[in-house]
Amino acid sequence: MSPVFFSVSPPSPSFPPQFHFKSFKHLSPLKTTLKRPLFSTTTRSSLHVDPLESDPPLPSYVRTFWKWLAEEGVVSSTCPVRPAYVPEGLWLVPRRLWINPDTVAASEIGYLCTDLKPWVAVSPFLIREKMRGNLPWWFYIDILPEQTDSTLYWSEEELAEIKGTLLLRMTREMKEHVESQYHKVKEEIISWHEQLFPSSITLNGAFSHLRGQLVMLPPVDLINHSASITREDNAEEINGPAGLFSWDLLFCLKSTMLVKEGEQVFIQYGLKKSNADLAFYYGFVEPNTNRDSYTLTFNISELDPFHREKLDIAAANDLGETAYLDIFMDRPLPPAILPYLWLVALQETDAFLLEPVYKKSIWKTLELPVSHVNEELVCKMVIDACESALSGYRTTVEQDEKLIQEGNLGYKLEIAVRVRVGEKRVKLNWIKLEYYHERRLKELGLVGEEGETYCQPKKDSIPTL
Ligand SMILES: C[S@@+](CC[C@H](N)C(=O)[O-])C[C@H]1O[C@@H](n2cnc3c(N)ncnc32)[C@H](O)[C@@H]1O
Repeated sequence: MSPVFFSVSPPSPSFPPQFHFKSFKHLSPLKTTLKRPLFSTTTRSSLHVDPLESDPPLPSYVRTFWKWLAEEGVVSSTCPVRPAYVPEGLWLVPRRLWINPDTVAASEIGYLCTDLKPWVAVSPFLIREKMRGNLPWWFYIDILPEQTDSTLYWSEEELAEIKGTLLLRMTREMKEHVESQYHKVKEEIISWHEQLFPSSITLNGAFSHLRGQLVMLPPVDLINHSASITREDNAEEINGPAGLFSWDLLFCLKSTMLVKEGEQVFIQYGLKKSNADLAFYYGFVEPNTNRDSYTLTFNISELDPFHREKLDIAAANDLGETAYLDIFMDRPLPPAILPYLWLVALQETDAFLLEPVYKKSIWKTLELPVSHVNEELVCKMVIDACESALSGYRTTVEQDEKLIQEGNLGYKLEIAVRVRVGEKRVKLNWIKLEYYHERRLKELGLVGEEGETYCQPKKDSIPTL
């Protein structure tokens, strides 16, 4: 099949309807169709149209940004892609335009940022470049919004709507963390607000998954998310021509779906992200319940007589003294969750399993409840943890569902209600599950017909040691 050529056109001024590029205006995923493309495709035949021509006209900073991209060769009239499921390359950004911890380290303030976390270190760099009007990134930094809808920017009144949620805890902890980190570079920073601004942009726009390293890329990190994109392999690093005579590492953005002329190019921001994550990093949520999640925290107590043995087993399975286990609605449980819970709850009667002779097989054994006592303790732990967390919310699931049904909540309140109801649904689901543990015990052969219990599963369900 012959290749189709298309280029990426600049953001449409009418997307979103009142287009303010600086305010990171959203296209709500709560609505089924997204109205106007931010980045769309055009075929070669439509290239005679000036991509910067639009009605109403593009704001001057967007025009300037786009011209800069053209000068840098990032935006060109042709971007060859294959008309296949995965186009070969949609957008190429040479390394000289990436902003990552190496960029910061090589800058004048690099020495100040050595101890900062990568995503925090990029922030003072952006602020400094913006203040000094430094090229080459100034055009890019100039179009970055001063705020997003991330919970990091919510007022106290707005945050009160997520009382009791993990999202509130994440938000507060992140603010405190950023504040303490910035202490070290405060000379470079003017105000707290400005400190927070680029941090959240960094969280927001970075393609941090490449080589596990944070990187901001003008302009590909301005691409919107769509729930209908179910693949995350949207980027890779390749070697290629990065100028007239130069060859360099290029960031290559791919569309994981066939993009037709004029359609908006989307990516998936993260299939594993919960609604709380989406609200925290990007300031939006999705209505589907499989983004409902809650993180259960369990801990091997220091007072546990088998503390050391249990820690060794946890460590051998990449877990620690405390485990944070994300549970999603309508998704399978994380594989480590049950063995970890059963390990935490393991008591004297089953302690023989902790002996060195069972070391190799213990994790496999813990895939099933080891005894009735153990199973009961796990159920109690989970129910107590869920019930106590449920008491921290201001509203019930029913009240929240009614609010969603009635509609007209306003953007941030809708985010708040969806996140808090999601967490509650997950916890209630767990409590329900745990109340059925007797049935599970029977299924696993741990309870006999007369109600008698066995320390190990009967018959073929006995795990091999
Ligand atoms: C990486 S930026 C994308 C560019 C952004 N739309 C803009 O105009 O600058 C991420 C931000 O875009 C918005 N966004 C992206 N995809 C979205 C979606 N599906 N629904 C709502 N907002 C979205 C959110 O405000 C998010 O914080």
